[in-house]
Amino acid sequence: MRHAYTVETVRKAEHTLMTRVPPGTLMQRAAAGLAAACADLLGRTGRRRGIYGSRVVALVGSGDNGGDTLYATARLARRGAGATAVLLAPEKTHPGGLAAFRRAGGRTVTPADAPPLIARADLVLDGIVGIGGKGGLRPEAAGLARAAYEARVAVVAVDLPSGVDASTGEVHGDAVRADATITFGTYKPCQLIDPAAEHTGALRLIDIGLGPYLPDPELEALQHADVAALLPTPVGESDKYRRGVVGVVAGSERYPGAAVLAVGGALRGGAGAVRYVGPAADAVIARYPETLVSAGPPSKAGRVQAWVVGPGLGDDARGRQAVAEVLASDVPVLVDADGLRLADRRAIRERTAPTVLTPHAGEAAALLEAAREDVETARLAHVRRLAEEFAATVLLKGSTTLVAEQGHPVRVNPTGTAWLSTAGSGDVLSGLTGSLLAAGLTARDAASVGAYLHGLAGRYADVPFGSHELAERIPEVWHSVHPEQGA
Ligand SMILES: NC(=O)C1=CN([C@@H]2O[C@H](COP(=O)(O)OP(=O)(O)OC[C@H]3O[C@@H](n4cnc5c(N)ncnc54)[C@H](O)[C@@H]3O)[C@@H](O)[C@H]2O)[C@@H](O)CC1
Ligand SMILES: [K+]
Repeated sequence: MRHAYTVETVRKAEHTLMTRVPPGTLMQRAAAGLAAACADLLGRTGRRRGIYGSRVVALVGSGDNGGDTLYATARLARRGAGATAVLLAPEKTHPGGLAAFRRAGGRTVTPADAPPLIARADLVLDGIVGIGGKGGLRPEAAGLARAAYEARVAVVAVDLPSGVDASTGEVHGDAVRADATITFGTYKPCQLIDPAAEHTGALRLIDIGLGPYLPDPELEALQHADVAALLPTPVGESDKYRRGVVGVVAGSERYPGAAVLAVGGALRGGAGAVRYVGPAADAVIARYPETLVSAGPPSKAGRVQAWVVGPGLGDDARGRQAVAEVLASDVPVLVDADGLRLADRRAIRERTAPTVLTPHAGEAAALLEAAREDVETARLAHVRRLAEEFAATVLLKGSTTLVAEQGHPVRVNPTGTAWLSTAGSGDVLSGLTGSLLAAGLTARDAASVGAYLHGLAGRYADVPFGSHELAERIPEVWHSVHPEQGA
């Protein structure tokens, strides 16, 4: 599991740790880790394949982030790198870092003299601001960041790409685009949540001893091992009801395909059987003959351990009635797509069994009466608000998928690809997640495991793919996560 913390929490933990170690220890730990990571990178990608004779340019701001950067660049200079520091706030530069840098033979230049040096560099270190940054880059720093980007020089962000909002993942103004980010002590939300995460590049954590002083995480990201431990596994005594039956209420005369895609996802999610309810039974059976079908209504369809309702349902009275019936049941329910529009807000809030809502940004905006753009730029705040207002588990789809439930850290999905933004992809996700719910995972686990597998399926599929291929990739993905199972 990867954990991330907001600036406020990081500062508190650092404060406690600092009282227990000699002054300057943390900065030296950070600088040593940063220098080692840069050395690695220069060895692998630098034009000279090593530190000796390489050209390193450090962009240095006024705070401790600049201090880390100067100490690390001094270490590289001592190992033979030609080191230049661009001082963005010369009077406020970290004095100890600057002295160490000079002792190591580094030279300093003004921002005006920097662009040609940046263009010829093997590596640029972004030490403009770290967790103390407020707002986007100032124009001078933005110009230097742009020069590095345009010259395609490798950029390593120190702690985080300068200009992004560390605690929320929002980006207000210009920000550095890094090829790699070396962060200290713990991950920060900006490294995991778009739009800031897009600026982060490859991410590496340097342990500075903060772990014991950090509380429960504010944000977390499942990794393979976490997902493997959550995947449902049939045992000797299993039958279809013990493995879970998932009911899928989806599709309409107009959109039969949504039913097929949702059922396809559901069949691959580990439940023992899939019950389809709705007018697209012929299309579903033609593709997946193992499906148990009925025309409806859901309340007469037979026993299920979880419902999925909404994909391609359309807008009519029959759809609305189906959503109401499903919400009135006492099993976990996942509401997606048209279901989100048809559902009665109070009916969702008053449910006692778990409810999972899976909106994309547009649907989330409609549910919150907000603008879509606001949801996209402040995903964390909006997913939390949805979870609170609807008293539900909310999976907000998009460039980074988030799963929020009150009283728990928000989960951010680390898998996925922009190719998943294709018609029908969400239908597969809702079937898959509903199946995991029926198999007995908690709402939060089902949503985060569903998003994880779906994201990996998108990465495994040959691009460009159609959404029906995602379900077919799940066994392979399952196997990669849990090598004793799947494929
Ligand atoms: N606090 C600690 O215990 C440790 C801190 N470390 C480093 O220290 C950093 C935090 O240092 P600071 O608290 O000094 O803060 P920063 O170095 O992140 O930046 C604060 C300074 O930048 C200025 N600033 C803010 N926004 C700006 C903007 N948009 N453009 C230009 N200047 C801006 C502020 O006026 C302030 O002078 C961490 O990110 C990390 O790199 C590490 O050395 C590890 C230990
Ligand atoms: K930085």
